[in-house]
Amino acid sequence: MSTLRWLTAGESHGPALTAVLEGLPAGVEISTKAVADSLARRRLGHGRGARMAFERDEVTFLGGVRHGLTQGGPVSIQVGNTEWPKWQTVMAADGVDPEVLAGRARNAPLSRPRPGHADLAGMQKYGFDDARPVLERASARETAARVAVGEVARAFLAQAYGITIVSHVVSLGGAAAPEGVVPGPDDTDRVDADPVRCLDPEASAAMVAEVDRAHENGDTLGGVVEVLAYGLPPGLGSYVHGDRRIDSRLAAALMGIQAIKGVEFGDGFGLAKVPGSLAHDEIERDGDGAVRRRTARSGGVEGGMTTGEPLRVRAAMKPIATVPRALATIDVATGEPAVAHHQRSDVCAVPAAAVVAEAMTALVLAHAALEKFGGDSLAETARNHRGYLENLAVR
Ligand SMILES: Cc1cc2nc3c(=O)[nH]c(=O)nc-3n(C[C@H](O)[C@H](O)[C@H](O)COP(=O)(O)O)c2cc1C
Ligand SMILES: C=C(O[C@@H]1CC(C(=O)O)=C[C@@H](OP(=O)(O)O)[C@H]1O)C(=O)O
Repeated sequence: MSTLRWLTAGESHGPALTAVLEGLPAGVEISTKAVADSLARRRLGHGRGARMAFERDEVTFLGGVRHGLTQGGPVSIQVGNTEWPKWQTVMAADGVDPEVLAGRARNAPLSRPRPGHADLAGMQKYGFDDARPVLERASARETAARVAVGEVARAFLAQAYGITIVSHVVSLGGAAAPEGVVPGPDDTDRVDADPVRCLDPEASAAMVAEVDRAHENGDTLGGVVEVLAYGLPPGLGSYVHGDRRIDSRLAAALMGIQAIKGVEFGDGFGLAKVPGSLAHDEIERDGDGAVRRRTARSGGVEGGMTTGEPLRVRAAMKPIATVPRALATIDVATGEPAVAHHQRSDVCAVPAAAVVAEAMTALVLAHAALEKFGGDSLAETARNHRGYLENLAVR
């Protein structure tokens, strides 16, 4: 069984993030520009903080790609942090003279952990009396590395199997897009052109107003994003074990994004409220004899497998934890009540989280597709996929 695996390393204010993606066939077309463009999409969105305005996400392939094609070996990507020069003493890998460090305001211990961030539990777990080392790795800066390798997985899915992944924002704070407004496979540019990545102009304006209001009030917001994948074959994932189900794998990947608190497939929680006669997607043959569904309630997953219909999965993001109107905490240096530390921060990162959710979906689907179709070259896995679909058509 083929395995696709990936890891990231790096801190928010370190020299760079790196990611390694291993198990991809040879022959996938990918470029520095394609990865840089996907990272630029992640920086978008009304409500992002000051850093996103100047962060450049400098992309360098360190391995696995030659003359625009993957070679079959691990793909290694570096995403540089623009701010490194300001942090190179405080975040140095090697020891620094304590006197030099003492003179750096950036090195002052962060002893007032933010409720809702990793600060307190991270300090307790790893034995720090400073939140700095926790927040450096807990920060969603790390999602830049995931989007980088996610872009390689996305290119693979498109080139090998014609699978397209899109996302959009369905709600932000109290503002929601109308039900049924769903981007098609070619709508990414249209979604990206909107300041909150919402396709409905009225809902978008309401979302922008919510972000502005939260900003004025010294507050932050969350929301719900939706990812769709088009062109999937039936049978990715499996019913045979819980951990092989495509829905459990996608849910874990999406819940693994910082601040995601809920995942829902298709009509999800809504299905719990309706009778079975209104909950499932009846099966029929279309005019060409192809098997299809009358509705899309399942989100394209049944029995832990893709059905061949579009995948539709939502993820709920809690509001940003660095609330300018600082929340109550304790100062761990004194044990006394205090207000949480606050630095520049996003007011809302829901549009960016949608782009990260696309990347995680691409990685999981690429893994599941390679399990199903195998192959060490793009041509080989594409051939296996074609053979499977041809056989299905006969049946
Ligand atoms: C794209 C993105 C950007 C984020 N930006 C911030 C931010 O600027 N400030 C902040 O406090 N949290 C931000 N977060 C959320 C924190 O990373 C998150 O609250 C923290 O990891 C704790 O969430 P958890 O309890 O789900 O792990 C962001 C999350 C994402 C996905
Ligand atoms: C840097 C990114 O997001 C960061 C995520 C983040 C957090 O706590 O998660 C905190 C902020 O970082 P900083 O404290 O450096 O401003 C965000 O800017 C990014 O997405 O590239």
